Amino acid sequence: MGPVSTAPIAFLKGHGTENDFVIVPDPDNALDLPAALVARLCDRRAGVGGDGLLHVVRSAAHPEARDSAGEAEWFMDYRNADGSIAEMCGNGVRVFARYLQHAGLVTAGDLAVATRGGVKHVHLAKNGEVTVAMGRARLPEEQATVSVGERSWPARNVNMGNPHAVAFVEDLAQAGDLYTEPPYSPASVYPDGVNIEFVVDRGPRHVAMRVHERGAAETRSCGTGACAVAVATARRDGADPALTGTPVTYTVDVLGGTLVITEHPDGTVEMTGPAVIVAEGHFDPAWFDAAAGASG
Ligand SMILES: N[C@@H](CCC[C@H](N)C(=O)O)C(=O)O
Repeated sequence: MGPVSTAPIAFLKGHGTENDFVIVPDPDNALDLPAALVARLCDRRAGVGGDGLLHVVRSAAHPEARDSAGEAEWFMDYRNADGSIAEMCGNGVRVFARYLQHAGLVTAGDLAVATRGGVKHVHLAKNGEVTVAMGRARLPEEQATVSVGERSWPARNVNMGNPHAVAFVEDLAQAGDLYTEPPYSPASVYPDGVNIEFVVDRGPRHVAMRVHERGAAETRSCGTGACAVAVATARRDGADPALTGTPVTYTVDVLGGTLVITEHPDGTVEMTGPAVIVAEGHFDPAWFDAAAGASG
């Protein structure tokens, strides 16, 4: 075992509609967080546990965010539970903003957060809800087919900064146990992997979804996934706001709660939902050093 860290490293635990995260504040980007260490920290039995990790870094201190430092003081360096890097996390960015507020680094109101998917403008409302301007969805032409067992469905390709395949099913149970990633083809549609959403109707402008997240398996919510689902459902319903000139709002039920998604006529998408800090503490220095040593 290497030398024990001198200063204990802080972490928090938070969630947004039960999409849960290990939060690691590291303003100066001093920590080395290789994929294997992130996977250890997100491990639900041997680590703290989470669907992903929010590495909180000042934009000026991170090579991927330096250019955004004038617009957004903080960078969400998002990692999936398996340690892989993702462009964006919709629930994560709400929880990230809640952390900044909890730590006294921002007050309720408006702030900007840099992400690999661009700068996101966030509103921390007094009622505890958080709204994020998620930017425009892209709808690439290439489509894929998603399968579970013997059943296959066409999947709408929606990019919210990260890739999504949205399949409309009759019953969410058709998604199966989602322990493993449902196969999709052709694989060339998603060269970097994909998040897969299964969707059913619940009522007018109201749907429910389950998701298999790239780099994490089934999670109880996915914010970018809920946005992709709202956009795909609007196209299916013939309610494209760019054509009608009217914003369209969908309520999207996830296993861990509800998200409200609005697409505007200019194509921008807004997401509103909760963000909660659950706990805070420090990693045991010896445990952290051993985990870091085993991952190095
Ligand atoms: N849970 C997230 C999405 C996290 C990233 C995703 N697994 C990916 O690899 O793209 C959300 O709330 O958007």
